[in-house]
Amino acid sequence: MADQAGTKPSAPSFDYMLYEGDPEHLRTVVATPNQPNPRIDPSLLKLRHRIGHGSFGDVWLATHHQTAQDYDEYHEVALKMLHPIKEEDIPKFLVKFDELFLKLRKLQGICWLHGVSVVSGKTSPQICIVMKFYEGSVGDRMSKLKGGKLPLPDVLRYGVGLAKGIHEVHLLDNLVLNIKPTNLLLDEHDQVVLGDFGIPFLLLGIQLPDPDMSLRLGSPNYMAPEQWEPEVRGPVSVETDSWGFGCCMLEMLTGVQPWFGKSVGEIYNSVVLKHEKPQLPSGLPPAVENVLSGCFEYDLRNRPLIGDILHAFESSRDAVFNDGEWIGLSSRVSLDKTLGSSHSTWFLAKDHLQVGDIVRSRKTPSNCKSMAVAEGTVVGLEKDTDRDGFVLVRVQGIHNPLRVSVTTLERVTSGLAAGDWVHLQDHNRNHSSIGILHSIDRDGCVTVGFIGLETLWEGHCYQLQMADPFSVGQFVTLKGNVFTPRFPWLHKREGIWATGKVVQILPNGCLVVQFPGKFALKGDCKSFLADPAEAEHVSFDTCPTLVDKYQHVEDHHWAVRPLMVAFGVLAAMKFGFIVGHSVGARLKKGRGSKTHNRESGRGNQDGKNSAGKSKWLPSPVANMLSRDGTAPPVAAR
Ligand SMILES: Nc1ncnc2c1ncn2[C@@H]1O[C@H](COP(=O)(O)OP(=O)(O)OP(=O)(O)O)[C@@H](O)[C@H]1O
Repeated sequence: MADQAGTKPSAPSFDYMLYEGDPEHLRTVVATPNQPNPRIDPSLLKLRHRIGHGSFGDVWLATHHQTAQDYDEYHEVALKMLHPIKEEDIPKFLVKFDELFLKLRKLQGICWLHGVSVVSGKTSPQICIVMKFYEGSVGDRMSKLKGGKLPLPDVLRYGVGLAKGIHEVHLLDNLVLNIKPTNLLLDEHDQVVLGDFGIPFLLLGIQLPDPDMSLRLGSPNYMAPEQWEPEVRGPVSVETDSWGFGCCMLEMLTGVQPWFGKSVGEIYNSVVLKHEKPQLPSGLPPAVENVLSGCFEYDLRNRPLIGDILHAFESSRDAVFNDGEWIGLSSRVSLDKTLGSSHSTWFLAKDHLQVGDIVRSRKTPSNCKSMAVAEGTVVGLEKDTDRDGFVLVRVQGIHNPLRVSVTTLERVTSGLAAGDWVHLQDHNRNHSSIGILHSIDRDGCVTVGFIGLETLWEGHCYQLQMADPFSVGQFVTLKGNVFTPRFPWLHKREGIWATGKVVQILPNGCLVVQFPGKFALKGDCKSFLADPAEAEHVSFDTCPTLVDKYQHVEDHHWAVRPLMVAFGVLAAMKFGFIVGHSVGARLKKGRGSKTHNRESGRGNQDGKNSAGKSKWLPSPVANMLSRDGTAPPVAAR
């Protein structure tokens, strides 16, 4: 679309002025003859009209003027003008962009990038990403169709293209985080290219002007649970894009945007707090249905990787269709959570065992006490160690190797396995010191999720130690030496932290806690968060005194205390009644044998045994009464 003309462009006539500050960063990038310079002089850009307005900025149709030796070129470009960020943050963004620029230009599935520019906006300088102008997007195509949904073969074809594009971005250690039909641009061959190569990811760590935007990184309808508050509920990782992919496919299949008609707050409630998932349509090829339902797993570790998605879409794309409808057998596929544990098959498929690996039985609620394989070495692979494979494990003390399903084993490297709780000695104060190990390579390189970090921490296993694990159902409180906790927490009484029950553990180790010991109105079951580094486990064994043990009973249910009070009052009343009655009877006894006989005849009904002792009273008190015939002072009262 390059226009060639011999004339110089006229002065820009749009809302935005050229950035005259000529900041340091614009001068630091010098293009070498073979390497194109990512920076575009803003005077070479001319805005024509605005195409659209998105969460991260506006997209303009613009002209990019390039001067060659003997002629000038005018390229029609799309210019994404990001919302203003602080001037001092602009170089940070540009450095990240520069690192990616040349690599992104080599990718097939990403829109062609011309470069980046900084223009003077109305209030402050604004970053503009200059890219090739495409004629339309998948979103545009959908909006022109009746019902807004695409035929299944097209969805599968676009799905393959999108998965390839995301995969390419992931290979550059970048995340897209903003996958939606309007960002899937279509080239002249009707192939999908990603219009957003990961702008939210480049903005990570940069303070955004709108405080709401800093909490979430993406477009609300397409955002995974961890994307809303990555420092608290994160980390964002490659599987975060699997959720966005799932949302996008769902919209193409149904013509309806996920969570359509809901406000941002309502989407947050549904996705983050209530763990709701968008509904999948029926009649999909089984592999596609299986992979898409996996995309909506709450815990990102249980979601498929983009490679798994690509595999499912590619295999189904070539399947048999009749008028665009899948004609395979029943497509109901259950996303099996194996072993009754919280791990999906996608989780288990992320590690492949090899001969020589040290393994142990995977921890599940049912086998944490007696494990089949405490520790052993893989000595043989029975077949492909994919999901249903078996391996031969040599365990010390057992003569023959055991034949064990790979799904029940976890690989141990330097004493650590994915999912372990770990403690980082030298940690940045901004993040917790205790987190959850997400992966460990055979060479000891690890990734860990910590509260306070938006992405996975990367390091080496020698920096980590095993930490005491927390589990769902445990009771926890804050440590006594914590005065200003990371998250708000309830007090039991002045200076004493309340005890709550862990109802969920987030992938970064953040504990989601409820307080069954505190009365809450129906539907008002509020959850609190706790940093595992500030929390400690509470159980009857850890309660030192009898009073503490009783108080821990109260932590189990708010009704315990009123019941105990009611029971105490009733017991005291009964006690008073019996004692009073007994004293009265003894006084009457002295008045005559006739009366005495009548009274003693009713004795058993009043809770006394034949010896005249109260069944309700502890024997020393009853003995006291029977010996001297008077009630002790407390009973008399
Ligand atoms: N390179 C491009 N060529 C042609 N159209 C584009 C290009 N990039 C974006 N668009 C279109 O511009 C419109 C606005 O895009 P923009 O990305 O700002 O909005 P969005 O996708 O709704 O939100 P977000 O800012 O979250 O990406 C969309 O319809 C999109 O398809």
